[in-house]
Amino acid sequence: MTLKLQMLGTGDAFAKTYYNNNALFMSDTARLLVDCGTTAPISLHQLGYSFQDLDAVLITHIHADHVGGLEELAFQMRFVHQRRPVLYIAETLIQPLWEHTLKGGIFQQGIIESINDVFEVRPLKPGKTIEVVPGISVELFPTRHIPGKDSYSLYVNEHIFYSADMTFNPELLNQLVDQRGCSLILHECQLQGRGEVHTTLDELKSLPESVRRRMYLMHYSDRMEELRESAGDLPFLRQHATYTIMDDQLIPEP
Ligand SMILES: O=c1ccn([C@@H]2O[C@@H]3COP(=O)(O)O[C@H]3[C@H]2O)c(=O)[nH]1
Ligand SMILES: [Zn+2]
Ligand SMILES: [Zn+2]
Repeated sequence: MTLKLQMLGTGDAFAKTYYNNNALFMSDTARLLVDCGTTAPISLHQLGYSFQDLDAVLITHIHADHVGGLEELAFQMRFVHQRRPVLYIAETLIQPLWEHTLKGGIFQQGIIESINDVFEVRPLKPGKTIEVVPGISVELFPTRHIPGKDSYSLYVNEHIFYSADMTFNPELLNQLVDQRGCSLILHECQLQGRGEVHTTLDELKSLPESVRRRMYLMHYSDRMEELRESAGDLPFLRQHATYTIMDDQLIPEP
């Protein structure tokens, strides 16, 4: 089984050169979208995908760069493609996603009154590995981002750590590499300033070489090109490139 990755975007919340940090994981037979931000619809369109090409969507946390495209996804799937998309989400996020983000736009009395009217919701719990689509399994890890707001990073196919937006957690990264056989780390990265709600480049550079050499950077600012030398040997994921995932390496398609 081959696993591929194509980032719909690799930008931070305010990036304009780069779209929202949303990831398409592709097995031989299925596509999983991780996060569906405001720019996901235009990015999918530019890549030649329709919403109905997705087998499931998984949400890490509730910020617009991660959920802002869900209203269009819900409406297109209902009114154009006539089916409910599968939505994987931590059980603690279901009610806030509907009540605080989606209901204002999607609610229609007597027609769409609950999140279940537009999505086939599949709740996730941390600590349990689930095959979410054929060939792609996910385990949730609660990771700190904004005080009082839940956010969940992912462990994909029992060897890829995919960070949600999160503050620096070296213990988790070291533990995954040393004890869980983690071979690849796709990590959000704040290139400048203090990492109050994100992980800074300097923090990631402080990790041991055994962890650093498995790491690729994502969720970065529009200043990436001018700041890329400061990342040293840490590579940046490129939006829209398709990578084949080979154990601890990403092989870009020509
Ligand atoms: O306490 C806070 C809350 C938010 N923010 C900014 O708002 C953005 C929301 O999306 P994000 O999580 O990708 O990134 C966040 C930051 O850029 C912040 O700097 N400090
Ligand atoms: Zn974000
Ligand atoms: Zn966030």
